[in-house]
Amino acid sequence: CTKKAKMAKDNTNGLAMCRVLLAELEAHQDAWPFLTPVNHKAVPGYRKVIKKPMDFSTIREKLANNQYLNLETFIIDVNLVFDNCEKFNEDDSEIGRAGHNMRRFFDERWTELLM
Ligand SMILES: Cc1ncccc1N[C@@H](C)c1cnc2ccsc2c1
Repeated sequence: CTKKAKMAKDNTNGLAMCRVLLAELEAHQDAWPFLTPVNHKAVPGYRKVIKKPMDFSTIREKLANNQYLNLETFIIDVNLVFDNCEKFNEDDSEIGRAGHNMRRFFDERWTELLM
């Protein structure tokens, strides 16, 4: 197949993996803080501190609207969820611990799928 066709196939496979990975993230027992956008009216200071909010429902929406070019651009948004969590939440807190658990789970899963 041509290089372009191979690229297209890789992106198709990459996007299939995004769907698998996102479904597993959403189903994880520690996903609860990340399922919907943080309501900055309920969380004082969030809008000021976190410049690029991201959550699993927004990622789901972007995936449905074909806004991820490939697995890499998807992984950037997932990592944004966890980086925002680390920035705003103490490591020794309910949400902070959930963020660390979810990042560990995600890192293990996508490397398994790619290796
Ligand atoms: C991921 C995250 N980071 C910082 C703050 C919140 C959250 N999660 C939201 C869902 C959340 C989680 N818990 C509560 C409790 C009262 S409002 C609210 C909103």
